[in-house]
Amino acid sequence: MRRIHVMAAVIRDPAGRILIAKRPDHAHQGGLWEFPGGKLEPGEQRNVALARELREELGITVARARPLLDIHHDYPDKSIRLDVWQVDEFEGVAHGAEGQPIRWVAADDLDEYAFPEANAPIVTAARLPPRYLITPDLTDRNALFAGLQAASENGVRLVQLRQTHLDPDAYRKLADAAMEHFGSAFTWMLKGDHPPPQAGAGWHLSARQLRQFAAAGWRRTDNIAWLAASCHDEEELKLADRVGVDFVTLSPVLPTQSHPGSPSLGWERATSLLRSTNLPAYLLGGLSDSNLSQVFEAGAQGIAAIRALWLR
Ligand SMILES: Nc1nc2c([nH]c(=O)n2[C@@H]2O[C@H](COP(=O)(O)OP(=O)(O)OP(=O)(O)O)[C@@H](O)[C@H]2O)c(=O)[nH]1
Ligand SMILES: [Mg+2]
Repeated sequence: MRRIHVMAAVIRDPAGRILIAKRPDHAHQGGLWEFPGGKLEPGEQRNVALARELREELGITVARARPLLDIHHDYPDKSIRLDVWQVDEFEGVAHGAEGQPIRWVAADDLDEYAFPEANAPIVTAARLPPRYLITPDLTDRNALFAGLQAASENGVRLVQLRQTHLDPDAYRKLADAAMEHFGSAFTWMLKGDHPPPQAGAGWHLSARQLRQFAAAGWRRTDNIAWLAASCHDEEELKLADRVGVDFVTLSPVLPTQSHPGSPSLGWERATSLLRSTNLPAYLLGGLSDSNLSQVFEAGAQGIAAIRALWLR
């Protein structure tokens, strides 16, 4: 089956709400909510097609947009590439120019709406920020909290509390204290052999855990707020999908100070691995904010980093 290239937009208003529209009952996947967009025409540039569709369907003019997520999905009757872009600025007032109902929805409320099957990772990507901070090992709690404070002021919203020097009990106490101290400033991803006991916390699996859990036939359960896994190759990306993670890190893209001398993927391999998965993925390894536009172009959610996102 020929794969149809579809442009779709996660459009944000200044309050951070996202625009969804209802597909007509008679259309493919009719009656479900969608992210506005439509098919790329032959020879058309992706950004041009996106702008055209949003002008036709909503009467708005795109002012700033960038790739968010690239999905390849096979419906029984149709194969699509859903090329999802985030629109951060636009001109005009959005309205259902084709008579379709539209709604502005808080990102965290998107899961209350019924979308086509291909859209599940888009709802996740829309809720995730472009930067994922992994904490350096620090024995001094004040230094750790000061660094987290600085990261928060710098706009970091997603944090993996990685403190490899702590035993499970000390780690749990530190996580409790950090979550209490920073409240909802961060979404927390915690490490460990079991789902975190802290309400609302996510769980970040190592590649070794991912392989073990997948081999045991384990699948994520609803009581885990966010599930992520560290991946390094195509096989691990497949296992991550199989256990039901929300997102992954893919590493190492470039050589890093924390793993000197170990082989890195390079941009080309990283880009082709990203193409093989529908999961939102943070590229990790030697990357900083200055790489963000290249990272989006490669099809990733953003960057994960220790050093580059730690300001002290
Ligand atoms: N626009 C859009 N299409 C989606 C989404 N999710 C999803 O599976 N699709 C599928 O992608 C394909 C593109 O749909 P479309 O109907 O918007 O294309 P279009 O605007 O060019 O419409 P037309 O050909 O009817 O004029 C459809 O098969 C649709 O089911 C989504 O969130 N937004
Ligand atoms: Mg459309």
